[in-house]
Amino acid sequence: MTDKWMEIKVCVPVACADVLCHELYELGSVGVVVEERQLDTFVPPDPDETDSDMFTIKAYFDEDLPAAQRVASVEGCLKRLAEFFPDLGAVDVGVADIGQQDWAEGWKQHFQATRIGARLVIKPSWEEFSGQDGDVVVTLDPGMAFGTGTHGTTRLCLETLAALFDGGEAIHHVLDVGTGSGILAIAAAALGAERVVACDIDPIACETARENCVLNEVIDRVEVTDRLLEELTGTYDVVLANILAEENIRLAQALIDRVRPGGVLILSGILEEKVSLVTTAFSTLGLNAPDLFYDEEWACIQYRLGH
Ligand SMILES: C[S@@+](CC[C@H](N)C(=O)[O-])C[C@H]1O[C@@H](n2cnc3c(N)ncnc32)[C@H](O)[C@@H]1O
Repeated sequence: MTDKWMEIKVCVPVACADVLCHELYELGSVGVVVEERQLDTFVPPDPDETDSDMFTIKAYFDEDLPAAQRVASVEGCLKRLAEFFPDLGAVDVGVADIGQQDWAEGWKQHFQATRIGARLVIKPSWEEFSGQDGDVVVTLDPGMAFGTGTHGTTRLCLETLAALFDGGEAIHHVLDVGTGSGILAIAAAALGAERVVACDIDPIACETARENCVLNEVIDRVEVTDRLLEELTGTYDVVLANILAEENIRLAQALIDRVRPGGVLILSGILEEKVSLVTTAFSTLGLNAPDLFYDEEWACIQYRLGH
């Protein structure tokens, strides 16, 4: 198997995406990825991107053709397609060499031990870490699931959660909606929660979260479940939901119902531009005056429920 790949990247109108994918396979591509922004919403929008009717297509080639020749073959293909799709226009063909290592494991380079607040440290399972006395170290192997602490949405939740614990808040029971790798649930247990329920609609995430709970020796206090939020009962001192703005809105009442009187609701996964959408929806359900925290383009909304 080759350890070098050539990535060809083009941005084309939605209408011709399928045909182009087919053509790229015909040209010998071993894998084609279509990036549809609406489906990949934990990636912030590119400020230069004005047309949401465009898809980015990445095709991978494993043969040793010189880059100029590969680009020319794709340009030829686009030219032929332009006869059928007048909207295609002039398309830039990007090319990059990527190693096998980059493709499968590249993200690991960005995941290093990270300190959150005064005590909490998140570290990858493959890294040694010698902390200070009193450190609460969470060890993670996210596998295919989302959640290393390097993404702004996760970092905001961890910071908000750690600040509550560090501020002396009585946190016994925590609910983590959309647990991914289990990072927030495990952090809550490691910081002192007695019982945590972590749910996710993705079975792979549930499996990964369970493995990470075992790794961190908190599996006796964290219940990982694929049950829907709407099926859960009881109330919690803190409810965390790092899901998208739209999903937070859709689940607003169910989220509020799981917070005990006087408890805290932490919503994340919200692009800055969608904050008012979320706060408006929650205000119709009686929640107002949230604390807002930002990390680059991401926002985290914290509500304190009334007694
Ligand atoms: C951005 S990840 C968050 C992972 C982790 N909690 C973190 O903060 O890094 C969102 C997760 O929510 C899950 N999810 C999305 N909608 C959900 C829903 N309605 N109920 C439960 N899980 C959901 C996804 O499968 C995904 O694992």
